[in-house]
Amino acid sequence: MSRTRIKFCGFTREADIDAAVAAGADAIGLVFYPASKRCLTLERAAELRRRVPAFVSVVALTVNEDEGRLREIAAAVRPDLLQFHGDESPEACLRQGLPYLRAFRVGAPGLDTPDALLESCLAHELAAGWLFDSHSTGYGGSGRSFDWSSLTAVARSENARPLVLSGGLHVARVRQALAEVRPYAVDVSSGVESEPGIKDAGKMRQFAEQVRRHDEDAARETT
Ligand SMILES: O=C(O)c1ccccc1N[C@@H]1O[C@H](COP(=O)(O)O)[C@@H](O)[C@H]1O
Repeated sequence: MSRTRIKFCGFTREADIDAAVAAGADAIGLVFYPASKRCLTLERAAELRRRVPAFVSVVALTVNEDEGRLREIAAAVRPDLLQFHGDESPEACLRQGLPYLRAFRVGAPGLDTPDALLESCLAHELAAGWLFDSHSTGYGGSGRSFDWSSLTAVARSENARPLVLSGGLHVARVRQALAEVRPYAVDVSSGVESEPGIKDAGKMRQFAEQVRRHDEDAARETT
């Protein structure tokens, strides 16, 4: 059975990491974007990182950071993956020598037609995954969704990297999103929170249950 991977993003508390892992998270996202209410200092991020057990990935999310700051984050936190959520070039994403997710804000200028979106994605052929978020003021974590049909051409590309769906996902919607898009992974922040940076253990558990139900439905379809 193919398993949809789950990334929960924007942690600020150890107890929430424990709850995410218990719910079945594959990845824990730590935010380093100063304008975000979920932004961590290096010291706090290093503490939270230590809480993450083996075989669960740590993802460091940044927005248009300079090279020096990226080096500091990599050294302090030792993330398994970087998540570039700004306007970074493929060269800038590769410079740290770490596997990375490239986020695309669907509908943003230059990403507002299926062809333009696909072209931008293909420039990141070396990314470990292509992540799709909505276009909103600020760079992300807005809780807003987008028209998933915009991803049809990207998903069909023979050169597509693993597709990570994000943007306004929550318990009541995630199964429909999975049925329509069939991504490799989902990423959610606002939809499993009680307030920015404060995760809700029940919402994370229910979200993961919905993802597993989708996986079971998909497995039944193929037998
Ligand atoms: O989480 C943040 O604060 C954040 C800040 C800046 C860029 C991205 C951010 N989070 C990412 O945004 C998407 C969508 O989140 P949501 O579920 O709609 O709240 C997701 O990929 C987060 O990793």
